[in-house]
Amino acid sequence: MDQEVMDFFDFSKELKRVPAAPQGYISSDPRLMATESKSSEVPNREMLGTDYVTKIVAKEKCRLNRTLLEYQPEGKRNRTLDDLDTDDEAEETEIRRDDEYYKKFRFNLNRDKNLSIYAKREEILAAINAHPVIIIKGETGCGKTTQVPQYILDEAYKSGKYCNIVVTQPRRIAAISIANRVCQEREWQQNTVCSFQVGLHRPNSLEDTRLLYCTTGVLLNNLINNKTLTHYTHIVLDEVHERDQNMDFLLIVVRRLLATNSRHVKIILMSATIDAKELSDYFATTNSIPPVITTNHGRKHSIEKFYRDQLGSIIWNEEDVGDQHVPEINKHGYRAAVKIIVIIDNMERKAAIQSRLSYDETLRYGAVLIFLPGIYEIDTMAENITCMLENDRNIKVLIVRCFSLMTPENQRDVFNPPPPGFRKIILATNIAESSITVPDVSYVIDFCLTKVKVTDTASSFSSLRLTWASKANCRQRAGRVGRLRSGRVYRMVNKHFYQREMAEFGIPEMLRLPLQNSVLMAKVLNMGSPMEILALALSPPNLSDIQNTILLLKEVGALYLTVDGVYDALDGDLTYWGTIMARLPLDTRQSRLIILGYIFNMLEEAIIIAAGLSTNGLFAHDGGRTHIGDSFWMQYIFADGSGSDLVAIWRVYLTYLSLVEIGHDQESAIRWAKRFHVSLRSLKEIHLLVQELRVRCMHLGLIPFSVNPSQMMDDHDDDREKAIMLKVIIAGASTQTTLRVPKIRVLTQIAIYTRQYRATIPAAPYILATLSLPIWASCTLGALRSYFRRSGFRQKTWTLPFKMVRKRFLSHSNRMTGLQIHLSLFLCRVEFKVKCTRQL
Ligand SMILES: Nc1ncnc2c1ncn2[C@@H]1O[C@H](COP(=O)(O)OP(=O)(O)OP(=O)(O)O)[C@@H](O)[C@H]1O
Repeated sequence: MDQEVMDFFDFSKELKRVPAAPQGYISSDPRLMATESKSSEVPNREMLGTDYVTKIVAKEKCRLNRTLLEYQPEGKRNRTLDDLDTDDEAEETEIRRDDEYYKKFRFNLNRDKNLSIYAKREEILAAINAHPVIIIKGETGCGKTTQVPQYILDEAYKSGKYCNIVVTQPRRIAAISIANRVCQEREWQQNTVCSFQVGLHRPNSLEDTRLLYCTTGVLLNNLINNKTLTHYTHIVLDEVHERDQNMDFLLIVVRRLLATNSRHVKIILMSATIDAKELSDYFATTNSIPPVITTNHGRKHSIEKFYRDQLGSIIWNEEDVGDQHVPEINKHGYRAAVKIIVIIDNMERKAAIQSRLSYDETLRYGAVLIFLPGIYEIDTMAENITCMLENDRNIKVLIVRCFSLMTPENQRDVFNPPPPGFRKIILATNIAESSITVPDVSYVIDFCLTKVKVTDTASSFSSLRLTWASKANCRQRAGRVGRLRSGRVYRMVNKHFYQREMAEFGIPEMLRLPLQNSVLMAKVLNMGSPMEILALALSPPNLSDIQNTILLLKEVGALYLTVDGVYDALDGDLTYWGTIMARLPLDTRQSRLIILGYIFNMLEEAIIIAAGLSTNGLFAHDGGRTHIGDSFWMQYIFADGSGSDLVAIWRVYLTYLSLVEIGHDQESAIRWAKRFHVSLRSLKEIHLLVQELRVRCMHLGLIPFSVNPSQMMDDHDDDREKAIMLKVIIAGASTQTTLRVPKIRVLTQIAIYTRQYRATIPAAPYILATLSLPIWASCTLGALRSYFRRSGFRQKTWTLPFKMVRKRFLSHSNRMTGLQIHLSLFLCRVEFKVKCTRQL
């Protein structure tokens, strides 16, 4: 049997088919298929809302009530039968002393009394002592992140008690810079008492660490793997308003573990912009309502805010403004930002003369932080600044970029002072929005935009979309000034628009993105079915979304169809693939492509394609100037006869890489991109993601070959290599493939009509359907139908047997395991290849 399996994956050997009766999986031979379902109607899936939540939440509250009822702030409890599942470690933390440790390091107890949080120090410590969960809502810069953990640590030091605090930050740059700041303030050597851990960068040892700053994802992984909070005495969730899926899932895990084996761990939730009541209700029990401590005493340093309509005609002409409701930055917007920099500079020169300071001295604290939605906008802003100020001999600027896909080392450049005589201009995405203090920043220019991940309901692929930021985002951005001195904030929208039209808070990610990663995390957590876990979220998703996600995860092989051998529509056991998918920051189908890439020794190619699929609009349409057909034609050329848009992504990226390696300047890169209608912005994003994925794969034990781009291209000129690559693509990203088979050429036209090259996605299921092969991707049919509708295609052109296809999938899927799906899926590919080779 083993040898048969090996032969199956050996492409040099002929695949022998042994006709046999189907044994629970889909055979690729239509004659051997199990009988079709009798029902003539395709079952419609009901739209299910959040009714399922009530019962589960009530049960959880009971559990939390029962656990925390016996909670006593100090001293010991009487043990009851319920304590049998309590982790012994939890009991130990109460009495554990750490006297020897405290002798090793210097503990200076003088905290900064000027920070407004200091006035609340005693109240905070008392509340932590008395309650399992507390909430701190304090204005930006009041000292929450740097001071509160120190207050806790100092208190433990005074009593000699063991203390181990973890503080989460939504982003790496914040975790690193705050840990460094605390070390500097306390004169501790880095990575001793205080340390940080972000993504793939972690200190060698955390033995001496009692205050750890880490990203939300790091703590979440840690808790999911250990299934207890008791490694820590205090868990501080900072910037809890940032409702990405990691944060919402972390809240679920923390509450769940608090109610089971970790009742003595203290939870502290902090932010400047939270709905404190919502959080307080979330953690409330009959006995204890988490207290909310607010520190709104007025700022020590003022922040002046200006809006577009207050900036005057020197900066904005009425006719330049464009449609104010469209979230975009037009060329006048970029220019206006440069004009503001010039005005700031003139203003500071005058102030320097009046205060008899030198201009250079004012520059030391005159950095400008500009918030932009993405890398492309950052580059365009940089070009505008360079271009407009190049002939201005008075202003010299140092441009520093800061976005998430940069390495943490490069991100730290934002904290370096500029050379004498230069004004630092930081161009940042929202990664610089919360938590960080850049000491020399006195001005913020905020375009009030952000990029959010959204899902295309037709193709169910996620991409980033430009949209207005929420007011909470903008308040955080404004909070980057006024920390060490007064500051100014320029919002590039009209005041009325800001106040009346912009949303107070962003929509939590759990309600707008596919739940694949959350469901996978729930499976790894292994404390109930995904439905039971996700019902406990602050904003629970619809049951239909959970159900669809589980179906998709089964389809891609992340979950088995069964739980302990019994079929369950709302659950499935985790497969090995699922555990890998849970650890890659990608859509599960792209993760699958990477796994298959590894199996077939094409990891590098798979990584590039997966990164390309995660980025929107590689084959760019520059606002209508490019004829849509030209762009499509280029894509077709890059596909190099394969007919696959994913091969096109891969080849474009390699060409771009070879240009970068040759050392082409920006100008010629732009010319090249224009000529071939590709987006440089997307290529840059792909490039950074590729690097990140390589590192992650390496950590997962998936090691790519290191080859240079031209070598890779040469390798794939070999027809056999090409065919293998295509098969991996088809099997990996199944629904994302276009193949030039005569019957589906019409799909190519759809791609042009709908202006989306990914509109060609659903080709694979159609091919299989027309070849009378089984279909596994039932959920793509809706997407296909929707494309037909949107493209206005005349129905009579199509004879697509939707019902047959769907029925076939439904009638077989219940009886298949994940592995069987994959094997049958692969068999489809083999047969399919035989039929289509001539066209490839
Ligand atoms: N790197 C630094 N250099 C100089 N001062 C700093 C630095 N980091 C923090 N501070 C000072 O400490 C204060 C408190 O910073 P902290 O990050 O604790 O505030 P916060 O309340 O958490 O703010 P936010 O809500 O924006 O996260 C800042 O206002 C600033 O005065």
